[in-house]
Amino acid sequence: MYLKKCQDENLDILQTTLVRDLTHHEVSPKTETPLNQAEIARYSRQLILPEFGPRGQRKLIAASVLIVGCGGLGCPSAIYLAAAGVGRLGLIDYDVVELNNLHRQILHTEKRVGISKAVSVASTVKALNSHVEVIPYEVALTSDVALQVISNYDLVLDCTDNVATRYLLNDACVMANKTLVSGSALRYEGQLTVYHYQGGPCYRCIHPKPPPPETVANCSDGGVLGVVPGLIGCMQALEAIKIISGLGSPLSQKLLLFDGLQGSFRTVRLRGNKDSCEVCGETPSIVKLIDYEQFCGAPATDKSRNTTLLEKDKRVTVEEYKAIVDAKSPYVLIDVRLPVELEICSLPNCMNIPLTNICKAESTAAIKETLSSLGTKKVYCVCRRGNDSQLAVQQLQSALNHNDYQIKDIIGGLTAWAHTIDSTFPVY
Ligand SMILES: Nc1ncnc2c1ncn2[C@@H]1O[C@H](COP(=O)(O)OP(=O)(O)OP(=O)(O)O)[C@@H](O)[C@H]1O
Ligand SMILES: [Zn+2]
Repeated sequence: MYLKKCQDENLDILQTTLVRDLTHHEVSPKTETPLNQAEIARYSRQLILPEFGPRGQRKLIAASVLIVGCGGLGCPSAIYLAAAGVGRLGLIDYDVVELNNLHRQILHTEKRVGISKAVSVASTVKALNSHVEVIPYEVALTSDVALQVISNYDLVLDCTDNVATRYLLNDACVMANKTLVSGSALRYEGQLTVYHYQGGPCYRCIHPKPPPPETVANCSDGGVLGVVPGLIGCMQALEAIKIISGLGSPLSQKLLLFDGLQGSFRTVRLRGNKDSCEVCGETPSIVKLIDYEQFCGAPATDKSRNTTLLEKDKRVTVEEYKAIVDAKSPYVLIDVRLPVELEICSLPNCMNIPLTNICKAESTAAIKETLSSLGTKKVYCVCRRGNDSQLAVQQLQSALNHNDYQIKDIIGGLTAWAHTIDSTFPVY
């Protein structure tokens, strides 16, 4: 597959090359080859570290690392591994760069919005260290291809953002006997650990069952301060370098917890490898990759999806809501987002009652009072994308406990309003 055309001159390095197919495999064991003059000059500051030295550098140059996910964790991991001189880097991501990625996915650029993330990271990495062989894969890692891809690399970094891919990567790494360096970051906090390292536990040993999908938060809904995945991604690169070069003690059977607000790092001990683990135990029941979306009850993406909970007559489209606004007849608009989100943008004349408070006595009392002062029984609920507003309608129907009220949600929320009615309205 040829790369997409892009105005960015940095991508020229890759414009003429092919994005390799999934079976690409080149093994060049260079651990015994002495470092050349250029390598000695380039890596001199780490070569003089007694524990690392030329031996560690030769191991890095001979090694291959697969980075799955070229986002907030994948960017810092990739650039530090390339800078340190890892011989071959595989970069997998099916997604394209978006403007809202740039606060943390720092290897992409404004000009590359809309371009493959894997290609973008490959380009930046290659510009820093042209000696590193860089292989971008513009695909999703799925059960069909995971073992094939992973088998071409010595070590794997999980820089993704969803539970289904975490289980897939774990199982594939156990089956292919590869160590997995796993990172995660959300809001102001991050976590880091190493799975399946020299008999240590795998992800399933610690988490045999996936969490209920509704309990899993993501950056798109929960937010993340960019520097937090930056730190965790750098530390994934550090773990990778330690494992490859035999330095120090990797975070196997240990979980590092970073609290950005406190500025604190803590390491907790994890349980060891579990004999009864379904994938790495003594008699594994999972011997080939399964359907991980089905297993987790959630898609292998953290992109929010719209669900339909309400009957059609309990909903209005943004066009219908616009007509209601223009008609100037009384109604109450309740914005059920968090107050901080209303600071970003909001529709005029709304009451802000976050979804978590919607059933509280003071909330329902305030709604009833406003309805009666306006002389109306019409309530519209709105949120960012149209999921929470439906939950709000359901909860208000029973909390207000009054058949006379007409409570409806606005389909697609403020995002649909921005796309369909008011193109100047911010989307976040
Ligand atoms: N199975 C997979 N195969 C390939 N790439 C994946 C897979 N699962 C997730 N990813 C990629 O991992 C990256 C994770 O990046 P990050 O957590 O920073 O979030 P994002 O999806 O880019 O942004 P946001 O959550 O804000 O929309 C994403 O680029 C995503 O496309
Ligand atoms: Zn296990």
